[in-house]
Amino acid sequence: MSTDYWWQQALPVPDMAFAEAAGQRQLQLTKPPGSLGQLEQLAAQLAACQRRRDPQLQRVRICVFAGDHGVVEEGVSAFPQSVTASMLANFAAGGAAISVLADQWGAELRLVNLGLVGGPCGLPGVEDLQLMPGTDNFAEQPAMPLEVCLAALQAGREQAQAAAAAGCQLLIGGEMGIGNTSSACALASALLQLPVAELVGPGTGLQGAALAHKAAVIERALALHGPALQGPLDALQRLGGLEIAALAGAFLGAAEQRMAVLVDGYITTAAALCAVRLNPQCRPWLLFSHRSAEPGHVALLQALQAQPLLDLGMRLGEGSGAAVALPILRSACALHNRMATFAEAGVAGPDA
Ligand SMILES: Cc1cc2ncn([C@H]3O[C@H](COP(=O)(O)O)[C@@H](O)[C@H]3O)c2cc1C
Ligand SMILES: O=C(O)c1cccnc1
Repeated sequence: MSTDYWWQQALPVPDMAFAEAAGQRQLQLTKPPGSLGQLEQLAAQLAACQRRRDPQLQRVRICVFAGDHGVVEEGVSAFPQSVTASMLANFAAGGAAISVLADQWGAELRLVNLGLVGGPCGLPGVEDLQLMPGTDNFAEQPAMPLEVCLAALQAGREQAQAAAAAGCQLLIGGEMGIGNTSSACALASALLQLPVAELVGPGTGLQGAALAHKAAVIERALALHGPALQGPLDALQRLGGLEIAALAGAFLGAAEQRMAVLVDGYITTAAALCAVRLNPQCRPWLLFSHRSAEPGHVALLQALQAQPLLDLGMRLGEGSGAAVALPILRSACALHNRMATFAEAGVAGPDA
């Protein structure tokens, strides 16, 4: 018996007539045609998503989803599990990279606890959903029950709905969860059918034998779940994280709300792949900010045919790479909307 899930409905399509018109306008602006490079296509893509001639990015919301990972008991991270909860407090207090960047660029920061081992965080400014006390160890059993996976997807969707209702023009998804590069790697390996060895990376800083151990744990998990991995929902439930499922739900929810998304690094791109596999129609709503130094990110970006804007060697997560790329998108919009045309400025256009 098949169940209908909310993300299986037809999703809106960006209005390409606006992209076409934006391309025409770019040809009239006082610059050689094409000289703003990718900024021209970015403005056109945002115009198509927003269905307006002058795409706007004044209101940008960054939703950071946090969750603990049971697989941490296998020794797959260079940092202790307690860092998930204490970083969430740091986000709320304003001291984390994403807090600084959100403040710097005037983006709204929303923090959501999907499930910490220590229970609800009780912090002001954090939505304390606490769906379960962190995932179970996916090297031993499914990461989460199906109902919890569905609740996490729905929680992400509701964040996108709230952002759209508030008039936000762009959604950035971030994550915090010690151990989540292992989950991202397992998802990438399962969904792309690529060997773990090609995708696994240091995360917070594992090297040498510790990194080889991390790869072995992920391989053991894939061998355990292999026969049951029939599709992206199985993969999310068995190998994913609470925050990764919420991100996938947020990306699908953003498409549902006609809101563009700026995807961050390795973990959020793994979530984006899950979202695209759950409904490929969400793909046109996704923009990609940067290439993470985590080695497996390249394969994920290739699979999504994504061309990230930046390559700064960043490997932090939290939404930080997307926040750093935000001013590029804003520059694209400002130039598109405010430059003079050849006619307006009395500048001679290109020779016919
Ligand atoms: C202090 C600190 C702040 C972070 N902010 C994001 N991450 C990043 O590192 C974690 C994933 O790496 P792994 O799989 O190796 O645990 C995630 O929480 C991710 O967001 C952080 C990690 C640390 C230690
Ligand atoms: O690229 C990322 O998102 C990333 C990489 C390493 C650790 N945490 C996040």
